[in-house]
Amino acid sequence: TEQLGREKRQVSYPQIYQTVKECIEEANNELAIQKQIDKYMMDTGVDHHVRDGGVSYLSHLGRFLYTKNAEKVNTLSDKAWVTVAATKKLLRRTGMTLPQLKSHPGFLDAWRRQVSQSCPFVEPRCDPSVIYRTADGSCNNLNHSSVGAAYTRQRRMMDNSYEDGINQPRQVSCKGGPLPSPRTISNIIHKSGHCSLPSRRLTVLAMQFGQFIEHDVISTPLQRGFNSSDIMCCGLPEEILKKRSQCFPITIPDGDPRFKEHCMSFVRATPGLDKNCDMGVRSPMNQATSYMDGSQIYGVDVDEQLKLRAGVGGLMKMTPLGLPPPTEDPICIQEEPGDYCFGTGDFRVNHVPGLTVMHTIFLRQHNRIATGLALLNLHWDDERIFQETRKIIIGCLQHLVYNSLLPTILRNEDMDRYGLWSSDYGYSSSYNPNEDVSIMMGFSAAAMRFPHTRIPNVQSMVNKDYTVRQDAPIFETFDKPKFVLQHLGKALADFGRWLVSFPVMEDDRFVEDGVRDFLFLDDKGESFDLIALNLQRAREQGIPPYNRWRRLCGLKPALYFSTGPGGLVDHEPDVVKLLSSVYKHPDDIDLFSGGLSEKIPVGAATGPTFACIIATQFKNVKVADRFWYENYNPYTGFTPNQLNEIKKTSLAKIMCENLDIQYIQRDPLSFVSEKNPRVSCQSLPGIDLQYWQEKMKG
Ligand code: HEM
Ligand SMILES: [Ca+2]
Repeated sequence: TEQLGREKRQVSYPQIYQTVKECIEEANNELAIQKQIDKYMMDTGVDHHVRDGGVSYLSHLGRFLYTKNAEKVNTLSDKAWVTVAATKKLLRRTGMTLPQLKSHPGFLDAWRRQVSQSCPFVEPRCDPSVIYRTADGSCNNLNHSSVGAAYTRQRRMMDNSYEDGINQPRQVSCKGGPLPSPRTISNIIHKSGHCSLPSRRLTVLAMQFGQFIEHDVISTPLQRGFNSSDIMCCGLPEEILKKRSQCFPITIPDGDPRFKEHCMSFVRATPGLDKNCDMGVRSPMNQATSYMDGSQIYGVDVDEQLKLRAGVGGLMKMTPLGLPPPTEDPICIQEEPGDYCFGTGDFRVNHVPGLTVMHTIFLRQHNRIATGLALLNLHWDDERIFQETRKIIIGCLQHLVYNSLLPTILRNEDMDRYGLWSSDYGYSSSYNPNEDVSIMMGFSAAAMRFPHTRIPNVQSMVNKDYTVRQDAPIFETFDKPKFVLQHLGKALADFGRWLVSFPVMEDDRFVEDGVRDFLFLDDKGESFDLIALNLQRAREQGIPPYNRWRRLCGLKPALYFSTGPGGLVDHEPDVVKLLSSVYKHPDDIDLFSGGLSEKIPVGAATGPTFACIIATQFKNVKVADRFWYENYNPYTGFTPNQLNEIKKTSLAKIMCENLDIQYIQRDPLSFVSEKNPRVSCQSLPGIDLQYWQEKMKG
């Protein structure tokens, strides 16, 4: 093989073809062996399937990073896995670099003949005259029809930081030796202790609405074992662990105050497939559509949409109590008689009661609007009402995110600079088909996880007069629909009132124990550390560390552990000390920890590095969307009057209309104050649907 490397220009095509063939065969064999191990792990009870009544911490995480459409995901990811493994083998055997390999006509041809021909990815063909969004986000960009579609890959903004440049997680310090354990970093930089403070500005809704929105654009599935079971990565014999390429367990240091074992299970994300099945590096799949298109409400393909629709009057399925309908998928824990798992466009609806509230509000809003449209347009059929209602809901979501939620995260200057505000009235054209909407990995695995610092330990059920009825620690509520099903579903509004009347935790580097020590706590007392998962996730995906994102964002990278010039200029001196006690060099600092521990300017929720990543992503989600609600287009857009109605929408009114609430502050993301008084629901403007009445022709 060394000879082949040196004489690569002389080798004949048949030899090249043979080399490619062998690499692919070896990769396929490795995958087959891995599947045998998976079966063995299932048979011996190491792995578990949620369907077998799993209530362990592992199955909680399995439900959160679930596989939406197992068959589809497995087909794509098996092929992706083989593609990546074969690429790596080819590089080793030829001694070439990836760019050399990809531009070598012989190798390219041999690869395409053997791999691309059987590529399971189908590039959708688009009909430009269709006036509504597709369910899966394809054909939004008519030049690149699959960009931003569900089940495509997440986006890399720069060269990866894998150990081998292809798929091996980042784990070695730039100075040699292992990187610090994510759990150590979590303990030293992010443990809340006595420093945990509630926000003086924002309500829990600012956290919960954020998660709901984030689920519109990101859903990364975990790799699965036999029959889609949850993989266990701790307690395995060394030689088996080596062969389970899905595993990348977190090492827990000696003397950890919470975890006695030295291993926290960690499963890698499912690799996504290049649309041509070309050679390349591993990148995770995104099961959600990258567009802000309500995919967490409506699902990501037509079949899923049809399952969620009532089939009449443009309505979505809803129970008589006005709750999301049941699903057969075992994505929750049923404890009481009558409990059932909620089914919506995103399986994470069952995660915590607050998130179920968000899903329910928008489901009810859909059905309210559909009912209104049906009365105004008796000649419209189910499909027409559904699509028009969906378009309105998506318009409202976009308006709320860019004009209410993002201003609680980004400074006004950044809102201006990235062009994120909507115009007060009428159209605004920002569409740019050359921008790529795809979710960037630095956003999904790090920056957009900053609200993990906002998560409070306790959730409360609040009475109509805003007094507390009952508290529930967060770890008791994970995946348990019983909380919102109490009192014939009336408890839902109790959680809704909690969202708008209680503070989130302060935006700082400290994270509450409820998720840092006790995430998904189970009956056996086992749990995860969310922050350790975040850090390991980014390393697993080969996401470049903090300094490289600083450079990408035009910010100064740190050369030394100091706060002076050339140092960590956006950190406080005490934090720099802590960082230097865990990391050997500033180039090692993980993006999540480096970003979350930056000083936060007035009017922002994060330091400049996360602000840059978050603003860039939301800018792309806006300008790359052909169906952006403010775009002028006589076929796909709103009329001027309709658009101005959409721009009247407010979270306050939507909460009022869809929960048992009589009074609410004008901006429920912020606390009641003199500037933000609690007002009666009736006094708030809503959408006037008369502008959707279709004038009969003639
Ligand atoms: C209810 C409180 C929350 C809990 C318990 C929670 C828990 C989790 C867990 C377990 C993961 C997967 C970790 C892994 O990679 O292994 C995750 C991912 C994530 N979280 Fe949270 N989270 C919460 C709230 C939020 C909020 C409020 C936001 C943002 C507004 C957020 C943003 C994210 C993002 C962007 C991901 C990546 C998702 C993906 O790639 O599929 N989370 N969270
Ligand atoms: Ca979406």
